[in-house]
Amino acid sequence: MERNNLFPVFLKLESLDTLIVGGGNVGLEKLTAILKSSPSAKVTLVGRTIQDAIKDVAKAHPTVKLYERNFKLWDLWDKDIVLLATDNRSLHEAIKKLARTRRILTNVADTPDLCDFYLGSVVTKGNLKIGVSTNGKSPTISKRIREYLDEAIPDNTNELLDNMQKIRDQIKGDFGQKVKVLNEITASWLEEAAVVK
Ligand SMILES: C[C@@]1(CC(=O)O)c2cc3[nH]c(cc4nc(cc5[nH]c(cc(n2)[C@H]1CCC(=O)O)[C@@](C)(CC(=O)O)[C@@H]5CCC(=O)O)C(CC(=O)O)=C4CCC(=O)O)c(CCC(=O)O)c3CC(=O)O
Ligand SMILES: NC(=O)C1=CN([C@@H]2O[C@H](COP(=O)(O)OP(=O)(O)OC[C@H]3O[C@@H](n4cnc5c(N)ncnc54)[C@H](O)[C@@H]3O)[C@@H](O)[C@H]2O)C=CC1
Repeated sequence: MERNNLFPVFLKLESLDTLIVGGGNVGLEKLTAILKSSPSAKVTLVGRTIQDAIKDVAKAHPTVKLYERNFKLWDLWDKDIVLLATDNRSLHEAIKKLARTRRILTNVADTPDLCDFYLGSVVTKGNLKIGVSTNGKSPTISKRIREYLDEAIPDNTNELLDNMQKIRDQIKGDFGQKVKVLNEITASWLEEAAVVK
């Protein structure tokens, strides 16, 4: 069977610098996806033209900076992550090459072959976050799996996490003992969650 070899990570976008190039529909989609998970993400968006909807989003998020002009080489200089969302494929190819030489991770809209990483569908219940990827096979199925998990996971899951954190902080003993206790008290969690549902 084919498998998904992507390595998932959860980025702290408040302390990284993200660049989006393109101020149209796709630029808005990428910006919205980022802010939904990370409302204080530091994002710079550069677009020759920038949609009003993007300007409205920026007004509500002080960490988002907009520059209504063409992309310039130096836009890359202080960035960690780049998302390309213009309607110009050759521009995307050129920026991707430049970003690569600077080791900046890049997502290129509509061009999985040029992407260093993909966005995923995201389920959030308080501190719990689940990222979904189909390896680019079907974003629509990612969305459906998000909807399914969103329904299936109880809304009070964050209380469980809070309780576990308290217990985790209180348990004394060596690391091995701590792991044993935490495993024991959560052993029946799956069955209980199924009953509650
Ligand atoms: C590879 C990837 C790269 C990346 O964008 O990072 C990619 C690529 C492409 N998307 C396309 C189309 C659509 N994308 C969506 C939706 C989402 N796309 C997202 C991620 C990804 N999309 C990455 C792989 C994710 C994975 O591994 O599963 C989600 C999960 C996250 C997000 O974008 O925030 C978000 C759902 C969020 C949610 O609701 O949970 C819908 C459905 C809809 O909008 O309802 C459609 C239309 C229906 C369809 O095509 O399925 C096209 C064709 C464009 C064309 O036809 O021209 C390409 C290019 C290609 O495949 O060649
Ligand atoms: N809108 C959608 O949902 C979908 C879009 N696509 C494709 O994705 C691409 C982008 O789509 P949209 O965002 O809808 O297009 P759009 O035309 O709304 O936006 C393109 C943006 O790129 C900017 N731009 C162009 N050259 C630039 C440069 N040199 N520097 C800075 N900004 C520059 C434009 O000013 C504009 O803000 C297109 O190729 C489209 O065919 C594909 C599938 C769905």
